[in-house]
Amino acid sequence: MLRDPMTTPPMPETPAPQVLEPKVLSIVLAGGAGKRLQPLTLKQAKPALPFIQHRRVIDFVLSNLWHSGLRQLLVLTQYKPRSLHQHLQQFWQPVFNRCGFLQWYQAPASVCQGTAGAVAAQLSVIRDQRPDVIAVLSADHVYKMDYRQMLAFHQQQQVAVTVAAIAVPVAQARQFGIFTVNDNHRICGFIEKPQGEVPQIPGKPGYALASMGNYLFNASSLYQLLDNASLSQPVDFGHDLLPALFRQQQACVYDFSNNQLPGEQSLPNYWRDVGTLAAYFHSRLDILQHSDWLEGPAQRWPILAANSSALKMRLCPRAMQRLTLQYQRPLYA
Ligand SMILES: Nc1ncnc2c1ncn2[C@@H]1O[C@H](COP(=O)(O)OP(=O)(O)O[C@H]2O[C@H](CO)[C@@H](O)[C@H](O)[C@H]2O)[C@@H](O)[C@H]1O
Repeated sequence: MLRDPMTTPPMPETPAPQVLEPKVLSIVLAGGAGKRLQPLTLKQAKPALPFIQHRRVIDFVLSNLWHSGLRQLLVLTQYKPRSLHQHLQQFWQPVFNRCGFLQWYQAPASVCQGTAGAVAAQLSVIRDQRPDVIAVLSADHVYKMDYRQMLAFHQQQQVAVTVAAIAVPVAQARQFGIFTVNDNHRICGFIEKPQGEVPQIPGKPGYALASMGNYLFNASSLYQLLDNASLSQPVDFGHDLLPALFRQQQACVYDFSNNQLPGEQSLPNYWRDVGTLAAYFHSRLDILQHSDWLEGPAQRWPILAANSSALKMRLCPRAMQRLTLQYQRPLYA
């Protein structure tokens, strides 16, 4: 018997299985004093330093967040933040506020909180957002990264925290937190800025596995960590909080070399912490030689830039030239 389509009630549709995206709140750490970058940081914070072609150092992490679709973020500032705030207000806030938000919080210059202490100070603002996952990212790194891939990995691993990591030459290892991991990517050892012997990557002699200082926390784990921390003195993620999680095998590493970006990348998986004068100038030279990596008609993961008139480069050009020449030798020589 034929049924009249006008009268027969439609079959209820089987609901499509829903993959619930976790709600991610990103926290960009932009408050450090940048002592190792003096004299460049005498007047302004490290993340506000001009880098290349109208870009400031902080534009890397913010572009990555934008392209990764993580558009709810807090920027924590402290040291000489005037030009940084101006840049955020003039360029980035209108961008993120289109479909998310960007807010910044300035800690008083007189307090010394450490990285985790700075996050703890904003805990009520963070909790108000009810995130599932909290991304804690440094503002002084030059790199491109799709954080969604790290997030997918973090969800799969079901750990309290996932830390992005990269292989660095052992000669550089002192500047970083160095991991040892088991076959399941779980962290089983960690030394923050080792002064003695450096654990090398099995099968990759001469290299150590370094923390990139980028963390994805389950929100509840981060709250617990911060609730248990004694905040009467400066508390750092690397020095103070993370080792406990590592000991409980509640942390894993995300290998940055697995991060794939769309389109052609002339510097694949490039990452530099530009926290020292040498690293800052070497990285500028690297990028100058691959300026198509930043932008260009074919670039599908460009590092976004404010127009030049909005950016007041406050560095003396002659000082820049002198320092560029001074640091013109390979970083990893
Ligand atoms: N009170 C504060 N408020 C807001 N922001 C603040 C802050 N104190 C510092 N910051 C910012 O947080 C970021 C990281 O801080 P640090 O420079 O202290 O860590 P460092 O780079 O030495 O080590 C870390 O990053 C390297 C990778 O670069 C890892 O290897 C290592 O394990 C890890 O501890 C920087 O962007 C800095 O400006």
